[in-house]
Amino acid sequence: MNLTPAHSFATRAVHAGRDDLGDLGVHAVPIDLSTTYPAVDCAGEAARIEEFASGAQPSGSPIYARLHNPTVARFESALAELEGAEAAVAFASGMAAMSACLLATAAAGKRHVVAVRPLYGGSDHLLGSGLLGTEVTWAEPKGVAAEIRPDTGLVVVESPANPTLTELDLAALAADCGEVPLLVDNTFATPVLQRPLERGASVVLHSATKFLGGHGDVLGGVVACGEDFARGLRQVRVATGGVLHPLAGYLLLRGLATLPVRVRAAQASAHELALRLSAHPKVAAVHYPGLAVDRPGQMDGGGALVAFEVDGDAHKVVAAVELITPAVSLGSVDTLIQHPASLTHRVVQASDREAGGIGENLLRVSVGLEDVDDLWADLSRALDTA
Ligand code: MET
Repeated sequence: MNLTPAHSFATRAVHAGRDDLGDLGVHAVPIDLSTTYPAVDCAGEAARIEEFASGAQPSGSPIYARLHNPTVARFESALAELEGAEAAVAFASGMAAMSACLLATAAAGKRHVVAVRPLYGGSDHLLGSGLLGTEVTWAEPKGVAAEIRPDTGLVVVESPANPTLTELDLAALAADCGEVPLLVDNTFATPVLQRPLERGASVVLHSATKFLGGHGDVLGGVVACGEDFARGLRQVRVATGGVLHPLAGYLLLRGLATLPVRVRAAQASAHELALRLSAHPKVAAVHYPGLAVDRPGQMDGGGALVAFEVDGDAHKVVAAVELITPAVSLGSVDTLIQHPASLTHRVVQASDREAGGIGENLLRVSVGLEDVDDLWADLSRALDTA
């Protein structure tokens, strides 16, 4: 069945990446676990291996699993469809995806990156450490344009931001970036709630480990972008080998089918929990985009994460939950709680954490699919005992 733009998002989420299954005579997506493929026509393969190395996607045999995998390619085409992108390139993790974006940009001669905090702690660390040979200038959202230089290759933002859930006006940022590509980490919103390319961004990054997979059992990353940028990413992927495993590709494609249902159900519970937290005496502040009065407004709802500041010892709240799982990560079917200053943002310098609103009292909850009253019973009891 061929999808058209007339099909709704939910329909495309179910059917994307599967248009040839009827012709193949199968119902579930085949998983190709081959690491190598027969290469009888050596001269022909020599030309094709050069194409793969340049970041192209020649048809025919993948030759070797580091160059191409058909199961992963299905996930890539489905995610590109949902983000409204020309292409998508998948990686072994979200950080491998971020690394490829930086390496591809630097390889094109642009080593300077402008970035807006907060970002996920791992992204902050990768940029701040200069580990990949890039140089970062941290900017306020309204100060991005002033920091762009001739050697700036990328502007990096995350909205809603990890872990404070700060929302950014992506259209205004994209305008300020001019010719420089704006990369938006869309992990928290997912294409269900926000499609940054429609707002003028050029590159969308996901930790696919989170909502796209949705069940806490698959690690991956993916970048949706134009074909030119995708070529650079594939070139890096072929050279460095940070490929997504085909079984992960299968699970991520399966996850996309239920993404709209999962995200909207979790969002409804997150909104309710944010309201109840706001009225709890042990809660000093709630950070939830759906409760903010003055929002840039591109996300459809408040999302499935809630951050809040405890009036007391945040560590004791984490230790007291029973139904909710104390763990990093997000976007799973079960609800997770974690202390960003200790875990997800530990690799950010303490002074930068504090300046970014990632204090000792801040907790982040990723709301899952449990009954909201059961979640509130657990969370409010943990707050009461802390
Ligand atoms: C090692 S910390 C990692 C995980 C994930 N990116 C999160 O924000 O929870």
